[in-house]
Amino acid sequence: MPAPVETAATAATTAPATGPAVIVAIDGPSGTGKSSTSKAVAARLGMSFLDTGAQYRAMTWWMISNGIDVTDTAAVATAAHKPVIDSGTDPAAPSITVDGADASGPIRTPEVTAKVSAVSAVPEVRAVITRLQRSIAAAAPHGIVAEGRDIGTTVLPDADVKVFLTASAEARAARRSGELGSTATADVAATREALIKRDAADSGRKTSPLAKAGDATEIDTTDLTLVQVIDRIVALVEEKRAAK
Ligand SMILES: Nc1ncnc2c1ncn2[C@@H]1O[C@H](COP(=O)(O)OP(=O)(O)O)[C@@H](O)[C@H]1O
Ligand SMILES: Nc1ccn([C@H]2C[C@H](O)[C@@H](COP(=O)(O)OP(=O)(O)O)O2)c(=O)n1
Repeated sequence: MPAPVETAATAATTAPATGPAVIVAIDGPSGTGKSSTSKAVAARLGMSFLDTGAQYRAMTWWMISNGIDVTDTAAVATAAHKPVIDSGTDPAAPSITVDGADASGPIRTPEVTAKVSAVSAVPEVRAVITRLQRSIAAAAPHGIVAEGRDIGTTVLPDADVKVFLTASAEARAARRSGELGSTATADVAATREALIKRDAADSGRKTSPLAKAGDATEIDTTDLTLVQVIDRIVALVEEKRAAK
C-alpha cells in the first residue's frame, strides 16, 4: 500500500518547546527523507530547522551566477568567503537568501544539482559553511534539527540525538521522480543513476564526506511511512529531553 504522505505542514502542530534545548543531527544520502522528516520533527517539537544542503546549493548557485568554473578548485576556494548566505530556520517557512536575494527557487535547478557535489568538496567552502551552521545552531533558542551529510560527524559532533537515514536506491529514485513530476520507467532509472553518482561523490570526498557517525541511530526508511519515521525520531528526542 502506498505510504500516506505527511508534509511538514500537515505534521506541524507547532508546539512550544518545553524542557531543555536539544541538538538533533540527521544525515543520510539523497531522497532518504531528511528534509521532510527534519522539518516535521522540528515543527512538532517547537525547534529550529536547518537544511544544510540548501546552503551548499546556495554557494553553488552563487559560483555559477558569478561565472566561476566549479571544476576550478582554486577559484572556488578563493571565492568561498564572498557570498552572504542567510538561512531562515522556522520549520513552517524555511528560507534561504544569497546576498539578500531569495535563492529558494534557483538552488533547485538541475544545473545546481549537477554541480553541487564539486563545490561542496572544496575544503574552503566546507569551512565557511560549517562555521555558519555552528553559529546558527548555537543561536537556536529551543534547539535545532539540522540535516545534511556531515552534521553528526563534523558540524555538530556533540549533538544530543544523531540519526542516519537510509533507503534503497529504488525507493529514493521513485520519491525524487515523483517530486520531479514523472514516474515513467526511463525517468526513474535516470534519476536513480544521478542519485547514485552524487552519493558516490559525496561519500568519496576527502573533507567531511557523507558518513554515519559511530553513535548515530540508523533508520532504514524504505518501508516506513513519513509519519512512522517522524514518530521514531520524535521519540528519540523526547527520550533525550527527559534524561537531560
Ligand atoms: N518514508 C517515506 N515514505 C515515502 N515518501 C517519503 C518518505 N520520506 C520522504 N518521502 C518523500 O520523498 C521525497 C524526498 O524526501 P526529502 O525529505 O526531500 O529527502 P532528502 O532530504 O533526504 O533528500 C519527498 O517527496 C518526501 O515527501
Ligand atoms: N551537510 C551537507 C549537506 C549537503 N551537502 C552537499 C552534498 C549534496 O549532494 C548537496 C545537496 O544537498 P541536498 O540535501 O540539497 O540534496 P538532496 O537533493 O536533497 O539530496 O550538498 C554536503 O556536502 N554537506
